[in-house]
Amino acid sequence: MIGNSRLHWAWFAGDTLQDAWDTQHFPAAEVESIIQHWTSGLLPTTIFGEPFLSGYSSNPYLPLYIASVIPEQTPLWQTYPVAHVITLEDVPLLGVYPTLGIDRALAVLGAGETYNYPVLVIDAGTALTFTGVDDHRHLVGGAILPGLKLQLESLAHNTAALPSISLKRQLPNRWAIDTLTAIESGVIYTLLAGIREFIADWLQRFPNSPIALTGGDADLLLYYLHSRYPKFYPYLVTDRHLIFWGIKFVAITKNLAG
Ligand SMILES: Nc1ncnc2c1ncn2[C@@H]1O[C@H](COP(=O)(O)OP(=O)(O)OP(=O)(O)O)[C@@H](O)[C@H]1O
Ligand SMILES: CC(C)(CO)[C@@H](O)C(=O)NCCC(=O)O
Ligand SMILES: [K+]
Repeated sequence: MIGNSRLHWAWFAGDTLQDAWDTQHFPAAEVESIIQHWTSGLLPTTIFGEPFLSGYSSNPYLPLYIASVIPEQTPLWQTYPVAHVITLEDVPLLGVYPTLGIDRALAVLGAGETYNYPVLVIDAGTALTFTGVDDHRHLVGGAILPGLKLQLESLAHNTAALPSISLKRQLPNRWAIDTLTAIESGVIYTLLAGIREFIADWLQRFPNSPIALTGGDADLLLYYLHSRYPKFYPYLVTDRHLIFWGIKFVAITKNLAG
């Protein structure tokens, strides 16, 4: 999965997930040399310190399924001889609109297939997105806002006095009396209140629907939500692999591997 801040990798043997990890984006020349390694059987087991298809050196022609929200990055990886690019047309959801992000479509498909439909996905990545699908796999709709890190960074980058901060696993005092806590409080409590509204509205339409959290900030967000809104506890799950479950479903049902 080519995401906006990094690449998300999963290695499957058959339909069993073996390993999942993230890397940075690679410059074009680097991608070219990675693909050269794959196709010549000389697989590196680490790239920039990350495990990278380790243990798979005996099979350089492992099929590669690509989903991307960065159009310019996709062709770099398509030079691999067994690359399959997954697009919105491959995703068996009804009522999607043409510019819907493939990550959102795959995550909600993966969530529905894993936890049942209807389902709401909250992806706490670079952007934070809500994506809901009903029990006919029909897109209900969703919303997009800046993710946690992006909110904090944009404050720091566009002001003179505000520092860049990272969030802790502890809820701040709402009525802060120092700058760091004031930023934490503003971002966290506003975000949580917004998320609560979306969840409450969703559960009103679809009582008992599972709500699946994914993306880089999913664990932190789940922790905050559990602390603030214990009544949502029975509905919430975190699953870092929703997009991979979606890709697996598409690959198997469409038999893209040929
Ligand atoms: N090691 C890490 N590197 C980068 N971001 C991280 C890391 N660990 C947690 N995060 C958090 O993950 C978020 C980014 O999430 P993610 O990696 O899912 O984004 P992404 O690559 O843009 O994916 P998507 O396109 O699905 O949003 C950031 O807000 C950041 O706070
Ligand atoms: C919203 C993001 C950036 C989240 O990764 C991605 O899904 C995307 O680029 N979506 C396109 C716009 C849309 O989903 O309506
Ligand atoms: K843009």
